[in-house]
Amino acid sequence: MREYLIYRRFDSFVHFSDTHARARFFATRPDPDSIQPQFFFPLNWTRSLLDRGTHPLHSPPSAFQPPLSVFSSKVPDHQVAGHQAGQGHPGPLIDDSGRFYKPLQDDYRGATEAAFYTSFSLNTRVPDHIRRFFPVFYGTKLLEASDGSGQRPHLVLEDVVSGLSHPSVMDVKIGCRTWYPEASEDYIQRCFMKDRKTSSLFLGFRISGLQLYGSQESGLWKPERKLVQNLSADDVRVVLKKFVSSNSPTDPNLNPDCSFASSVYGGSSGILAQLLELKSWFEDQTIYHLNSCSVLMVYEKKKDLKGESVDAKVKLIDFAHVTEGNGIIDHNFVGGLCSLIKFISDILTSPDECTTKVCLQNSDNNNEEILTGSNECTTKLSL
Ligand SMILES: O=P(O)(O)O[C@@H]1[C@@H](OP(=O)(O)O)[C@H](OP(=O)(O)O)[C@H](O)[C@H](OP(=O)(O)O)[C@H]1OP(=O)(O)O
Ligand SMILES: Nc1ncnc2c1ncn2[C@@H]1O[C@H](COP(=O)(O)OP(=O)(O)O)[C@@H](O)[C@H]1O
Repeated sequence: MREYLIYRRFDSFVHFSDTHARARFFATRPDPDSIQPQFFFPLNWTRSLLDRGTHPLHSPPSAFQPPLSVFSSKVPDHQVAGHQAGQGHPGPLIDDSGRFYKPLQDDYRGATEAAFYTSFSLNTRVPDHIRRFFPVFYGTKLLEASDGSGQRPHLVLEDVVSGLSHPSVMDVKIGCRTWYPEASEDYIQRCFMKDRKTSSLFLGFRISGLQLYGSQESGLWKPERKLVQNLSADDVRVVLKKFVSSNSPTDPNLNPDCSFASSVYGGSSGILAQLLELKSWFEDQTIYHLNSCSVLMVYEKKKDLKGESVDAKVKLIDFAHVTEGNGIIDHNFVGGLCSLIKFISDILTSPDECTTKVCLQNSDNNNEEILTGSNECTTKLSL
């Protein structure tokens, strides 16, 4: 009988036999058709073991090989950051039932993220009011990769954008430091350069990517990612305002009017309230350190235009670099979260504050656009 670690609760390892692991797994997730229980982890959740270079997900025990089944999926058009299909990487997929399939990377990153979701979904120390800020995890599944490179394990997650016809989405990478402590010198250098070049080092967060719905005529606006990531602190403020404005994000003569700020950022269930709730848990929790993880902010502007609730959501995503907290508060994450909170609460309290012009490119047509914040300030940035 084989033994597998399916999670480690940071104070003890928990082992299950094959039978018990399956039973336990299915008991917690009631969708056996889409779950492939083959990827429970041998005893290697900790990074030192993961770093040995073996990938447990690519050598599952034969008894666990999943059946091939007909599966209808597509590449999401709401993805705003991260690895995308067609750039030498397989990208995520979605289906019609509201699931998001994230391909597991070959190295420790795939193993770390799968181990994190497994640990987190079973960890009774995480309160439900915090759990709701994470996508629901449905296990892993072998799927044809979106880049045609063959079958590959994917995390099966809740698609947090599902059901929205014109979603506005922003991915904000949290932390002034985006590497994990045990990373190689090369990796740390690469992250440090990115943190310094972007707003991460200065603000404790950076915008990794976004799309926003303008209007019926202009449709969705998705600026070039690399340019969004290199914005200064002032530019970040403009983009956070544009995210909740009714006027066209691409018209250089319009100031962001922040007319959706109160319904999206404000209110008892708005984005600010959700971020504050997260902050109060992260000020205490010492189980996980969420290195390089993102806050995904999502809402449907069209609903507000129709007078319906916008249903603004905050979700944490991207756990490829999570490490154990070992009784220490995740100050890097808390600091970044506080900074984002400050920006958003400033927009709510003084939406008219002076802002700069931001010059960005639309990722679709590469046309340069000047995004004006305020007519009084005329700093034009050439990116
Ligand atoms: O390869 P790239 O240029 O897409 O860079 C990835 C970054 O995408 P970006 O281009 O900055 O939007 C990506 O950043 P986002 O998640 O998009 O913010 C990660 O930093 C990724 O590294 P890792 O998988 O977390 O170790 C980065 O991947 P690697 O540099 O590790 O391949
Ligand atoms: N559960 C999810 N539901 C909807 N969209 C998601 C989800 N997870 C990630 N995304 C989208 O995919 C992008 C990249 O995700 P991420 O986990 O950061 O990937 P990577 O590890 O490649 O950086 C995010 O910016 C977001 O647009």
